[in-house]
Parts: sequence; structure tokens; C-alpha cells
Amino acid sequence: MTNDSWGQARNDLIKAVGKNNFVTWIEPLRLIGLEGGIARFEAPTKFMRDWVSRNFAEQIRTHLSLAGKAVDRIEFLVASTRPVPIAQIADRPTRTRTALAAARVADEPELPGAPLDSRFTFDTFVVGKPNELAHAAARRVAEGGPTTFNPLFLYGGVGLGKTHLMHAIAHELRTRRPELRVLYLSAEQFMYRFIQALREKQVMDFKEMFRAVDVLMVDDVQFIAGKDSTQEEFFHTFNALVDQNKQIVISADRAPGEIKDLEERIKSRLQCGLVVDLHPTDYELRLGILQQKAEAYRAQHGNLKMADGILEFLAHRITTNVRVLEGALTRLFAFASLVGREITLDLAQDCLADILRASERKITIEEIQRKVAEHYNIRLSDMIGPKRVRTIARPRQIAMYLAKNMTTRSLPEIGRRFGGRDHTTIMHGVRKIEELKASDNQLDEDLKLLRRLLEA
Ligand SMILES: Nc1ncnc2c1ncn2[C@@H]1O[C@H](COP(=O)(O)OP(=O)(O)OP(=O)(O)O)[C@@H](O)[C@H]1O
Repeated sequence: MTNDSWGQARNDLIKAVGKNNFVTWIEPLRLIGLEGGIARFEAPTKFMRDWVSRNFAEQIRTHLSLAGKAVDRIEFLVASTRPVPIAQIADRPTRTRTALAAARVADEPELPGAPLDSRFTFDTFVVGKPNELAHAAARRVAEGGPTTFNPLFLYGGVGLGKTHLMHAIAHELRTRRPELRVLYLSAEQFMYRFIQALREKQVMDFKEMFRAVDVLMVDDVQFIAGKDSTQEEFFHTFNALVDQNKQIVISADRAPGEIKDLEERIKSRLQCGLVVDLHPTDYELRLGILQQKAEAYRAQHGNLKMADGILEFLAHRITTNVRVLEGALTRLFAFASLVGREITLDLAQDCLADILRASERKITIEEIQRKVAEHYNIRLSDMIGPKRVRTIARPRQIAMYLAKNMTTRSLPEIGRRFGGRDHTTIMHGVRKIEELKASDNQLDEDLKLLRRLLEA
């Protein structure tokens, strides 16, 4: 009779809560007792138990009653004895933090995070104007104090130090607050974990694990754009953690609003905290990084003979990104130590010829026109055509502005490439964008993005 009532109630619940909810939340429940007006269910995980009891208990009670079993109360238990969640461990007053951390390791399953690079710490991160805000925000999060902004969203072009900063936060938190469960992984790994959980029918474990962390860091979040179910899951994980006041740190190659095919609700959630841009490096920062790397090399390998002005030369010539800069220095040191020679300007030019050539790459007006047309979804031919409607004229002016600022072409030359326009038209376009840029945030963001895309 008990099972009949539950069978009947289950059938009705499919209609009441919808098939998806039913399959996810109700179907895995096991009725283990129904007496004295109390229905007892077993849920496979703690997370599921909490969720079902918060969201579906009343409906289950109603439908059991409708199926002929008067129920006053419902109790949900967790099926197996599962590891003690960190929140409960942390509540125990007599344990020290280190003991808590040790208990955590013993009690809890390993978090599915990516390994941290031991070199990526705050000590090895060189701070300059372009990254000072990102660095300060990362430092604040790494203190592990109360959440002041959530999420911290770090974005910037390739190789500008996003991953380095995220690892630095994780290292610091592990030292300062070993009792916290810090999970760092790439968005790609998040997706693979999720797919694996789907395949192995372990979605509940997946949810529970991600919702039990204290600090979640997801690198390269642009990766999940266009991947619908991963986005959906990410959104729920994100919300659940924010609701519990858990810190989230996200990185991407562009601002949330600029990530194509990312759901609007996710974009807006990502913008709720602090969004910080890692700007392209300037000369001083590049030189600072090179000096630090050279010092680190000396400390490890002993003295290094290097003529004056080499680091300055590299900082001046290699402007692409820090990864390339580092690679150049490493190659130079390796080469010099192999041939046993002092590093001179000639040797540097010789050994790094390809990198220096690549850094010299000139951006053409055609490339700018193509990228801008693509970005604003207009035809390339409209860049040079006569149409004056705002939706075409504005992107055209943006392309003129970028052509003026990113190439060495003169105004008349630019005019010729824009369908033979007069240089005064180009000047007007450039000024217009300069003016708008100061007051229109969206436009400013668009310009930064286009610059990054063109420089990549
Ligand atoms: N300010 C900095 N000080 C010291 N090293 C830096 C700095 N910025 C970047 N680097 C170094 O440059 C390399 C690339 O940095 P990182 O991997 O963090 O870049 P990223 O922004 O995550 O790039 P991607 O978009 O490719 O993921 C790393 O070796 C990192 O240590």
C-alpha cells in the first residue's frame, strides 16, 4: 500500500513539477518509511537532501496525501555515510586551523582542481600601472577575509598574467587559511568534469562537490560560451556559492559583456562584483619583469654576463605579451650558456630574430576594417561605401580611429583606403570617437577589445 501510494504520488509529481525536475530531484529519492504521519526518504547526497527538502517537500507531502496516505511531515536522510563537510568541521571549536586542514584532507574527497604552478606567486608578480588594480584586488581576495566583491572578474589579453594572479591567490589562501576549501580549475576542466558526471550519472555528486567549496576560481571562462548545458550548470553553481557568500574568482580574455554566446543572465551575474582589466604592458612593466626574471636566473645559475642595455632593448622591442617576453629571455640565457658567450646586442638580435620579427608585425588598415565590420556585424563593403546611417557610420569611424592610432598611415592615406574620402572626413571621424570614448563606456570597451583582437 505504501509503495502504491508513492507510485501514484510519483506519477502525479511528474506533472506537477515537470519532467526535468522530476528526473533530477524526485526520481532518485527512495521511500524508506511511511508511518505515524511521517514519510521518510533517502536522498543520494546531502546537497540533494537539502535541495529537495527546501523545494519539493510540500509538493511531495500533498501528492502523498492525495494518493491516500495522510502525511503530516516529511523527513529526508542521506543514503550513505558521506564525508563530513568542511562547514561542519569548521564549526568544531576545539580544533586549530591546521588540525582542521588535516581533518579536511582526511575526511574529504580530493577537489578536482588543476595543479598550481609553484612559480606563480605574489612574490614573483611584478606590479606596474597596467596591472596594479588587478593585483590589489587579487591581494584582497587572497587575505581570505569577508567577501567584499563577488565575483572578482579578471580579464585581459593573452599572456598578461591572469593565470599567474589566480594561482597566487590560491597559494596565498592555502598558507593563510588552510581550512578553506579552495578550488582552482579552468572552465574547460569544469566542462569535462560536468560531462563526466553526466555520463556516469553522478551529477548530484558533482553539484555537491562544487557547492561545498569556499573559494571557487575558474580560469578562461570564455570557453563555456555557446556550450549550453555547461553554462546552465555553471550558472547554478555560481548562484549557489554567491548565495552562501563564498568567494568566486573568474578570468577571461575579455570583459563579461563582450563574451559572445554567453547567456545574458550569466553576463549580468559576472558583472555584479568587481570587473578588473589587466591592460597591455607598458615599457616600464616589461623592463621590471625582465629584470626580475634575470635576477631569478642569476640566483639559480650563478653569474650571467650580459652587456648593458639588453633588457631595455627587449622591453622596447617585444611588446606582444609577457609570455613571449619570458620565452625570449629564457632562450637567450640558454643560448648564451650553451655557447659560453656574453650576451651582447648582436647575439640577442641573432638568437631572437624570429621573435623580434614577429613583434614588428604591422597592423594593416584592411585588417582593422575587417575586424571592426565583423565585430559590428556589418558588411566589409560598407566600410568604404557611402551609407550614412548611424549603424554603419559609427563602426566606420571606429575603424578610422583605430587606423589612425594603430598604424603609421597618414590621414590622406587612410582616407584613400576608406573609399577615397577626404582627410578632413577622417579627422572628423577620429575626433568624434575620441569624444565619445570619454563618455560612452560601451564604446570604450569595444575599442579596447578591438585593439586586443588586432594585436593578438
Ligand atoms: N606582472 C607579471 N610579473 C611576472 N610575470 C608575469 C606577469 N604577467 C605575466 N607574467 C608571466 O607571463 C606568463 C603568462 O602569464 P599567464 O599565464 O598568467 O597569462 P594569462 O593572462 O593567463 O594568459 P592566457 O590568456 O594565455 O591564459 C607567465 O609565465 C607569468 O608568470
